[in-house]
Amino acid sequence: MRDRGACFAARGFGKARPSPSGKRKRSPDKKAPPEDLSAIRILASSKEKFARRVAGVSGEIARALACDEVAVIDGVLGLADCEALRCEAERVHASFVAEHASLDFDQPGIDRTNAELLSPEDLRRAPRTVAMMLALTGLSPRLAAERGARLSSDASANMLSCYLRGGAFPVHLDNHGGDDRRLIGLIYYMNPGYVVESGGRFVPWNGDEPSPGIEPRGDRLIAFYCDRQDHSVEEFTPFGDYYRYALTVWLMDDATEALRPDRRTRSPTDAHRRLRDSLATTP
Ligand SMILES: O=C(O)CCC(=O)C(=O)O
Ligand SMILES: [Fe+2]
Repeated sequence: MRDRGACFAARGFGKARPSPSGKRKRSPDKKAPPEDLSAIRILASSKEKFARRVAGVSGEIARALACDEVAVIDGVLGLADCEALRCEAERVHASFVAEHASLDFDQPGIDRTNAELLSPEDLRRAPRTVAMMLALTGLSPRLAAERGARLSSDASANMLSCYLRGGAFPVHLDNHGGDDRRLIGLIYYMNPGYVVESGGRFVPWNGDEPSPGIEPRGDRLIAFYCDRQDHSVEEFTPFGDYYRYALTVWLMDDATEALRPDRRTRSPTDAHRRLRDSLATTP
């Protein structure tokens, strides 16, 4: 099994504490940049690099979307960057677990996924993830041409998800209708150690028929019209605690009205629960 400790050990975050004497103590890492500055540096350099790589595959995405197919692109950033993104996702997940100590993460069930929308604070704990989110959002102008729509450059519709043992997502359409402006879903998978036995494939549906599933392999990007393409996630069975991580960015129609505040929820978890409850009450 992979050694996850390396990811956590590489974190290096934390505030300097004053010495008990009140005097400023010389510490060996005195020259280390403040954490915000180092996060900004990582963000800036990663953003440029990721934007170049993502732009390089935009034609391939556009061609698949033009045929109303799910685009599947491998080797988007390279293994090293995919691994670094995974480390960040594991850190975000670890703090999510710590903040939700009352949740029982070992109980199997339909809602065994948790997800976080990235917020400005995540710049500090996940600068590469923010960079990738911005790089994917940067596809808006290129993909808007294909869709015949104006897409927003608003980067607020994003999600970092983690599927644990038994995690799954029944068939659904991401766009809920009403004032939901999401048109294109982009999902970048951060699972370089993925094994096929784990399942957890993304399954596009054609009417009532499932199409072959797409494995959530590391450094794979998929794209689809999220207001038209029904899809599900089949049950995930991790190898050890090698969970399934994905970064989702939704490109939205460029409407001028503000987003509803209640859009910023931990949506898949809530959606699963609602769906499960409604299934349970259906005779
Ligand atoms: O992670 C995936 O492969 C898809 C998840 C999904 O369908 C969703 O969050 O809406
Ligand atoms: Fe979805």
